[in-house]
Amino acid sequence: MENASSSASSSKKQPIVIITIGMAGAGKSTFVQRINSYLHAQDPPKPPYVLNLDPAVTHVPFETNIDIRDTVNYQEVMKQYNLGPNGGILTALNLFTTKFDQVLGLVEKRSETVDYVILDTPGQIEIFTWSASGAIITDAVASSFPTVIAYVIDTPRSSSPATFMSNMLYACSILYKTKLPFILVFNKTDVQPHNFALEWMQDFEAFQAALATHSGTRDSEGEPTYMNSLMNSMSLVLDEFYKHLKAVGVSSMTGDGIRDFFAAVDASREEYEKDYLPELERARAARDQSLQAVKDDSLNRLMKDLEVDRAKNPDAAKLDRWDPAEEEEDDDDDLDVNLIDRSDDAWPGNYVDITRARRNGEEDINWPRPA
Ligand SMILES: Nc1nc2c(ncn2[C@@H]2O[C@H](COP(=O)(O)OP(=O)(O)OP(=O)(O)O)[C@@H](O)[C@H]2O)c(=O)[nH]1
Repeated sequence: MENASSSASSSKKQPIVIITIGMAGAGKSTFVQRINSYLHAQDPPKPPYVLNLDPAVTHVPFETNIDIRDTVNYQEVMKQYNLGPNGGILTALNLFTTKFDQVLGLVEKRSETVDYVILDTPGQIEIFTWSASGAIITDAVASSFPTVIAYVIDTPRSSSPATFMSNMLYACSILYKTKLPFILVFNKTDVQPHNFALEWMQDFEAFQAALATHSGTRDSEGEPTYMNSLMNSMSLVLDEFYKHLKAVGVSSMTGDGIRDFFAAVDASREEYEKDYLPELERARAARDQSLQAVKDDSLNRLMKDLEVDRAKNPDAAKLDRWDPAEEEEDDDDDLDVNLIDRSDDAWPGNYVDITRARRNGEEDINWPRPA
């Protein structure tokens, strides 16, 4: 991933990567389909590069360039490792992550021609947000390209203060974990406009007033319940968090608000370059420095040990020579996990908005046991 990672700081044209995350049913896939078709409908069209990272999805309502299901058969993984659905999804994602440097290579090749790269993540949000693979993929992408998180929220289901609060706390945890530019996407505004959410975010007294009038927030003696007090305090904490976010309301069904979403994405590119990139470069330089120090130290110790060894066994030292012929041997022990870039299938510009059936062609793959 070295090549790709060093490119984030270079001045050549780079697409911005949109990582879509959201609770199951929030409308991620419909949202990705909508932003995909919005970009196709631009004049001139701006087809994005689309990656599906959900191995268990039965169909995706958009054409993908790279689909994890082409690489890993999640049902086969479940069978071979005797796993349940969540373990199967996680293991499939782990296997795919081992090849993610190749994915980045493919995206890099498209840098000049593509403006947006879209990642659709597994429906079980925690599989991506709290797994090592999710973190590796996010870090690898973010250190290679300007990246933004689009956190898709089911607005009608967040209209009670308690569900709104828990959704915001989850968003907060992802923001602090990734530290990436973050857009709250209030989806399904055709069913419920998101004004209440904006009001609650801008004015915590409005949130507290809503909380006070909501049923179940007072006990039998009319005193605020523990949950009520907790949410009251949390709303003050979250006030700081809201300052770091952009919030847009969209309807993935009607297309309403998608233009605002892209305005927020474009603004996030600046934020990435101003805030995230310098921090990333600082962290990278510090890591390289400490790695180099460790390497130098180990090398010094090794050389000292060798000198002592050679002094003790001069005959053995004569045999201990590097043989360049050994270099010729193929030491490629990579897993047999192949990526398919579907960019040349019905692409570019030939956008087909269809529901694709699941592919099941990899039944014979013999998956190695994960470490
Ligand atoms: N009314 C309305 N319904 C929507 C909208 N976006 C998505 N939906 C519906 O919400 C449901 C869930 O949408 P999906 O796109 O499958 O949600 P998802 O987050 O990808 O779901 P998972 O695959 O479980 O992760 C579907 O029935 C969609 O038709 C919207 O903007 N308005």
